[in-house]
Amino acid sequence: MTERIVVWHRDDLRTADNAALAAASRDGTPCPVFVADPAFYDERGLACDARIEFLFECLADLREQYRDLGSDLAILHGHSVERLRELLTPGARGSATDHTRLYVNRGVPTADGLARDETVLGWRGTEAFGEDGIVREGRSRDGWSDQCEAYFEADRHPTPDSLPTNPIPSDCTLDDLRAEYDIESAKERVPRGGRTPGLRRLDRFVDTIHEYPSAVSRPAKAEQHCSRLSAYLKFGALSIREVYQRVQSEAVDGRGREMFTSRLFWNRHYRQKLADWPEATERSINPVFRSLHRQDHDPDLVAAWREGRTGFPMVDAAMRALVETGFINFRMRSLVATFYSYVLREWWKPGADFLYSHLIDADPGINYEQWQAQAGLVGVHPIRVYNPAKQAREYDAEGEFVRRYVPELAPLPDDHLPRPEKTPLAVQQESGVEIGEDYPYPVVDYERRASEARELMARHHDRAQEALYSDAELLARASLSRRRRREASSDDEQSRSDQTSLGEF
Ligand SMILES: Cc1cc2nc3c(=O)[nH]c(=O)nc-3n(C[C@H](O)[C@H](O)[C@H](O)COP(=O)(O)OP(=O)(O)OC[C@H]3O[C@@H](n4cnc5c(N)ncnc54)[C@H](O)[C@@H]3O)c2cc1C
Repeated sequence: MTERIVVWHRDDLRTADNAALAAASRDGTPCPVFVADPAFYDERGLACDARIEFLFECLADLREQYRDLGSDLAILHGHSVERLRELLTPGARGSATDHTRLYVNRGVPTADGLARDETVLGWRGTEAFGEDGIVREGRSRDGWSDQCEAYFEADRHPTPDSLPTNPIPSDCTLDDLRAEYDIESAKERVPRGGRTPGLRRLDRFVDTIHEYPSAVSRPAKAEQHCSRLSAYLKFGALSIREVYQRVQSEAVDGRGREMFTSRLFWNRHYRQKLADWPEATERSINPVFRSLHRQDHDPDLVAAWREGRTGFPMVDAAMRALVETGFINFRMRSLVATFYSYVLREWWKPGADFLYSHLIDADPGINYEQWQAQAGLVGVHPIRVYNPAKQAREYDAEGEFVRRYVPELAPLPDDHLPRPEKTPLAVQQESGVEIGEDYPYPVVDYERRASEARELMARHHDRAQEALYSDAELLARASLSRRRRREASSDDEQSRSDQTSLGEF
């Protein structure tokens, strides 16, 4: 009998292009497991019910993938380290004495996850696979983009044709977990999780990629015409390499393909940053900004931001869309992050946590590193305080997004949607919208606060640079794994300015 190898799935919820599974089926009998660890479901996980439901759908789909191959996915409940130790300990509860090895794809854990992984990876018999475009060896990141590109271009891992049965039984069902943690998604229009819906979405996107450049920045269009693959990539229902290869080989050559490909590199870039410094979810990258606005907390302003009643329609629409659907596009994420940090003058961390908790695609590397970049906490990015009225005029000129999520403003003429507080009384009466009654006046003076924020950040600039350039490790943490320029499209506004300038204000 061949050796039984536990394959521990985490955020690699697929049988295709899966390094750990491919190796286990080469070396022995793969015994796939997923451990539902309470840390993900309680407050530590910062996961909304809709994201948990998306995960469950991915698990149900993965189970079907295994059943089609003749095996099954065992779902276990409990602390990951304990449950895995039991499986590998002869005679322990639930173990079959002949599980001697464990194969796992490394992923990019947060600091907490890293402690867990270090325990498991330290066991004799654990083998970890890190083939995902993330560089884990050495400290230099020179040539990073070439290594990432080599991963994207390399052959995918083979999917096994068939598998023996899995001797490890599940000890809970997804319904048990729903009941145990009281999971009830309240969000609307959340895409269905799993590889099958992910592949359908990829098929559709490949056919419509020409529409991507005009949709990516427009929040109302992005919901439909961006790829919306982020959550599938986050949970690994699709491998980023298969997405890259499908798009390179099947999508029409042009600006849409170039822009999209850049973003797949950005995905790796931000995950790389977290792999290099897992503390980035907790602390500002540049120590000069560690306490910025920590004492300035105003609970009323934060409540207005969270609930979408700041009096800035584009911010409010974005926050309500986030809470209602678990998705907003890149530009709206940047808008709400810079508004929170620069304009409301709040300490970044609770804001980034709030975004993280509501996003279906919440990825610790991308979310926290992006927030830090947007809020100027790294010390290398230009300061960009997104102007909500300008965003509305340029990216929602007909008010589709604002009217969808802030319906109390719907009757106002388009011209007044960016700054409803300036609507003449006669127009308010005619449209039946009373500002101050039906919709709030702005909670702060944007122009004054934006200009004060720029002054504040300018005052910190020299110290921030000094901190970076006097500490090689810090500089490495803040520096950017740039992609070669030839890849960037000349009119892709985000690629053009490379990663040092993510977004216009
Ligand atoms: C403050 C902030 C927080 C963010 N948090 C997350 C997060 O938790 N998870 C997440 O996946 N993305 C995050 N992003 C990046 C980006 O907004 C989303 O990836 C994108 O909106 C997802 O939609 P899509 O799949 O249709 O993307 P598309 O535009 O179709 O892009 C394709 C893929 O490229 C990657 N990508 C796109 N834009 C970026 C970017 N700016 N940085 C890194 N990767 C990118 C994603 O994997 C995405 O699925 C964040 C951005 C900001 C400013």
